[in-house]
Amino acid sequence: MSENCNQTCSSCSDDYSEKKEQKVDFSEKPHELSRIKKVIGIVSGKGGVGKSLVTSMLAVATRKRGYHTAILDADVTGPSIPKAFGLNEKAEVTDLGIYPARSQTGIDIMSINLLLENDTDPVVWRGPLIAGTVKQFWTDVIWSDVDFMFIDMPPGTGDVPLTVFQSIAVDGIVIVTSPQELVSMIVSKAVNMAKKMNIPIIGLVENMGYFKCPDCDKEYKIFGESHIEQIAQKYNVDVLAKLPIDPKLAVACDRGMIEFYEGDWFDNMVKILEEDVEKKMKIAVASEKETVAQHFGHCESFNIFEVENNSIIKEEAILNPGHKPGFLPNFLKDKGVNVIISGGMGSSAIDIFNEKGIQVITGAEGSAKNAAELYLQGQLISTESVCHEHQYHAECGE
Ligand SMILES: Nc1ncnc2c1ncn2[C@@H]1O[C@H](COP(=O)(O)OP(=O)(O)OP(=O)(O)O)[C@@H](O)[C@H]1O
Repeated sequence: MSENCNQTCSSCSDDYSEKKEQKVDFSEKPHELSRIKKVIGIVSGKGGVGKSLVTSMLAVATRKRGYHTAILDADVTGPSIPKAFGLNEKAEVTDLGIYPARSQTGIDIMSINLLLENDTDPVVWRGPLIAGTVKQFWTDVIWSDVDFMFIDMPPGTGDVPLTVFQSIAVDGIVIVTSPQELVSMIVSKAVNMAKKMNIPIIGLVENMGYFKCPDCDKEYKIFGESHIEQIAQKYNVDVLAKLPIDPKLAVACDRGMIEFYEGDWFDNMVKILEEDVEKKMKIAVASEKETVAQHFGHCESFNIFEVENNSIIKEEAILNPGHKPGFLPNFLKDKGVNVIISGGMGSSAIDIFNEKGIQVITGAEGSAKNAAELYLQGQLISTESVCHEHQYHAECGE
């Protein structure tokens, strides 16, 4: 070592064996208001194998287990997530940051299509601009209280997915393949990329492996025999799910109804993902004698349900402290509430809850506890009902 050594190896021209390998940290911090517990990247060797479909279905399957889930659509040149969820409104851009759009069952979604004026405009950008956009989806979007974020990665194992993996702290990847691909080569590339980036591989999903005849139940291997098990063995990874070709799936995507498609292929996989995510939340129901109140600000009390691992472990009723402008959303936020359920609610209260990252479900009725349980089962869909009645407008809207 030179006697003039100042330990700055990167700018030193001397060639010493002790010279330290420089590790450059490209990782970006999420927005300061974001809270994200687990990030899963969905990758594929090439486009069109069903990566976006698998991303969507994973978000839906985890949402059905009561988690707050999100999708970051990093497939900037071929964004198909908003269409699969039937999202028409744009993401809200504020001085604080960008708020993702929310699907009908409460999945937060960010995609380039939610920012473009016309979602049929082609995105003909080069790699660095694409990677920069994805980074902004991580750094500038406010992802509130997300248990699972699924990233629909750009297809392939090239420069763009690599930059995305360097910038975003991904906890694991899922590799999607279909039998007609050069599966072994593609899986080996994805495995090598994950190893280089030091990201655990959660496993493989085989899509379009077979078609089941609806008349005779016989299975046809449209794209030839599957070799997924041998490949999984070779690379020492698990096969997490095998999806058939199902025309109903394609129709559900085309009609924006993917979150209402019934399929259980991902149930086991969700259990694997759940293992180290501690799931605690609080649901508040605006109520009138244990029944969902129809006017949020005017309700008698809030039934607060504390949830752990999708089960209610504690409940209490708090009297409504009164309705001053903007007071109740702050009051419930201070109580640690993540979800508010009501019959109706004024638009300004909805906006404040949304800004605070609290999910609003309106249009509920019947027993307050039943509403909370339906929410946990993923069966309580918000009607987005807004109070306009003159009598209650002030109370519900403030
Ligand atoms: N198992 C399936 N059964 C029926 N249709 C499917 C299935 N998987 C995918 N599809 C359909 O195939 C098309 C391509 O799927 P998808 O967009 O998920 O692929 P992708 O790998 O994300 O493609 P890209 O990388 O180009 O975005 C979609 O129209 C989707 O609805």
